Amino acid sequence: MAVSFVVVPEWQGSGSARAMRLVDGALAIREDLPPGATVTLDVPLEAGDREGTGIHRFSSLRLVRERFADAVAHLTDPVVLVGGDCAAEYGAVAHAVRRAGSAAPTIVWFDAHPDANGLESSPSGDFNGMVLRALADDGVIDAARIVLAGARSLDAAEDEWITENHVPLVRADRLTDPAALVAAIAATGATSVYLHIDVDVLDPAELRGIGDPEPFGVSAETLLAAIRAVRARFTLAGAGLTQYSPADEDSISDDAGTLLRIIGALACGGADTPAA
Ligand SMILES: NC(=[NH2+])NCCC[C@H](N)C(=O)O
Repeated sequence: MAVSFVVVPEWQGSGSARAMRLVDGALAIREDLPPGATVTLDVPLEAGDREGTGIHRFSSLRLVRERFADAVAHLTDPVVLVGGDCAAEYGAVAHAVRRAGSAAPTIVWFDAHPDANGLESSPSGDFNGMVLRALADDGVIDAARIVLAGARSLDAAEDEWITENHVPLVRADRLTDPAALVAAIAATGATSVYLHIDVDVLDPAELRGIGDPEPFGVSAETLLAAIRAVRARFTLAGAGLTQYSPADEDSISDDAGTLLRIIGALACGGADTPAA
């Protein structure tokens, strides 16, 4: 099955000191994508303001969401978002859900963080720590169709929300057994998946350009095997690769192979590919 890549060099969802590097990260990944299947969104560079929402830089996030919806409206293949920050997933997941119609996909969130803070509980006010919760609270997705994979940095309110909503969490050490993840997804009753990959699901030793590194993450091999196992079993509704934040050109060349393999695992093969 073919996919369309949409590059969204957004940083405004992140309050990290290295947030602007997310723009460089998205543009670096774009270098390896097929130009004919890739669209790059025009993202404002300025921070923007809260527009009374309490969310930092919300005006820019809103603008990107609107532009994203316009850019993907005519696309028929599943969209692979290349971020930018995790906040860009709001538009990408919304599009995948709309495209899937009545067969709602399960959202598989490969990320060191669950991004499940509400506005009141967010320690940062940055939307990249709220995006998954916002999708559920806004009714775009059902919390019963979320599986967290590799999360290991949870705020207290996120922990509560996960428990209250019975959101399954497959921890990093369990991801070495892809069958455990496949079983957790199958238990949600879905036949298709949206795969969100924040590069910080990886162990910091695996990639140089991780902006919010968290120890005890998964190896690249484990992540690739998990993605392939999920792709082999479920149809791809859409995917996102986010938060790549390279410090310099050297780290981009060191990281390129790993990123390309992740892109390949997301985009190629899978349950939806007819056997040759
Ligand atoms: N996708 C990320 N890098 N998220 C970081 C989130 C950090 C923290 N939990 C917050 O809500 O602000």
